[in-house]
Amino acid sequence: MSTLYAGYQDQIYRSGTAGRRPPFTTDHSRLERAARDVMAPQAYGYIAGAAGSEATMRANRAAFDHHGLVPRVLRDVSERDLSIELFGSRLPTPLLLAPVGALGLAHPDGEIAAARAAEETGVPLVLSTVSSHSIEEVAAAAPRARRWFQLYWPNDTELTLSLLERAVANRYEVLVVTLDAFALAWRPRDLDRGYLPFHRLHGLANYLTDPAFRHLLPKPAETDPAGAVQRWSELFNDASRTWASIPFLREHWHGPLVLKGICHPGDARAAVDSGADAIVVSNHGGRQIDGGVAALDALEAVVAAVGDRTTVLFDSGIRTGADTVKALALGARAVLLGRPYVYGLALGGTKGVIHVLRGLLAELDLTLAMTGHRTPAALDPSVLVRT
Ligand SMILES: Cc1cc2nc3c(=O)[nH]c(=O)nc-3n(C[C@H](O)[C@H](O)[C@H](O)COP(=O)(O)O)c2cc1C
Ligand SMILES: O=C(O)C(=O)c1ccccc1
Repeated sequence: MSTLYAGYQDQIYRSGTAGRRPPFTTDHSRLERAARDVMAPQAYGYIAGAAGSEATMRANRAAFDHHGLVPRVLRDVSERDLSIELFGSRLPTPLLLAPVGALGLAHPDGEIAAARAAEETGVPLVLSTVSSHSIEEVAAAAPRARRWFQLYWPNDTELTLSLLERAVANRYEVLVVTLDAFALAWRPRDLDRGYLPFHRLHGLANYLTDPAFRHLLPKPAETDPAGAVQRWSELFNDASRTWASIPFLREHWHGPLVLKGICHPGDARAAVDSGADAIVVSNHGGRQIDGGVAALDALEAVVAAVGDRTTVLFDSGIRTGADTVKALALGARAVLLGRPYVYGLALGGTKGVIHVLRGLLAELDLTLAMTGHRTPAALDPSVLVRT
């Protein structure tokens, strides 16, 4: 078996024979522990932590364990193609880098390092609104990376339009509007440290460089950083919005529009009716509601409701290639990788992210083959047994 993606395995074994180990661990739980050991405790707590007792985050993982993949044999899977069709173009793999705020907490190069890994692998980066490096800096550092922009929709029209203009001007192809974080959740790991990165000016690059935001400040951010943080927290989001608000974005964004953070079939129907081109089934990695439904379980209900009317993407709990196969089999077109790439970033910058992506894609390629498939599109729920 030799396709591009499974080739990473072969490369690791060949290097091993020559006396070299892989640059970082290939196991996701060891990766998390290794990252913890190199990160500041408050940064690790913010990234690894979740809402409340963190039951939702655990449920996300448990749901993958409750779905078993059934191996198939003798089906000629010698030639495989991981590419998928999305919004009329092809992506090399069914994987994206999820929007994660303040990547500067994990590595000084933050989103720039992640974008360079995106450039190297062809895996699109979804840049968070609350990034450590600005829309422009990321585009300039990785001009050939496929870039999407994630919007936390501010409660100010000028600022919203300015962010959208900047995303267009810097060739971000797709807009992902995150709907499930209109309130900051109860997160004990951060609360116990009194630590929110944004209050320490991490993750505000897009605001501090934005003319509309600066116009809304009583004093320049340089002389009054606390005032800038205060204004940011007032403008950050708007809990009064409804489905009737979405057409505004549809009107002002001319590319594909994706709504992220949907778990209820009724919300999925509303998203399709509002004009979205795709949705992301996600519970924000368990960071918003405690005691919540596992995202993978929500995926099944959402696909049943709207799978024939829209494109469904998925995140929350993806750690391995096998997890990815399960989500694709349940109807996701592609998955967004969250915490694991941030751990790779913490350990080795661009190289660390590339390692995590190549490892996951190699295992995805192998799992696809061993379940008897040559392409992601060939997967369906019959590959799974609920255990
Ligand atoms: C540290 C951290 C910051 C995040 N920041 C954002 C963000 O700025 N915008 C957003 O839409 N989602 C954000 N998310 C959620 C991710 O996009 C994604 O939904 C989540 O990480 C998936 O869960 P997983 O990492 O456990 O797989 C963040 C997640 C983490 C872990
Ligand atoms: O931490 C998060 O998950 C997140 O997306 C966020 C972003 C800005 C403010 C608060 C939370």
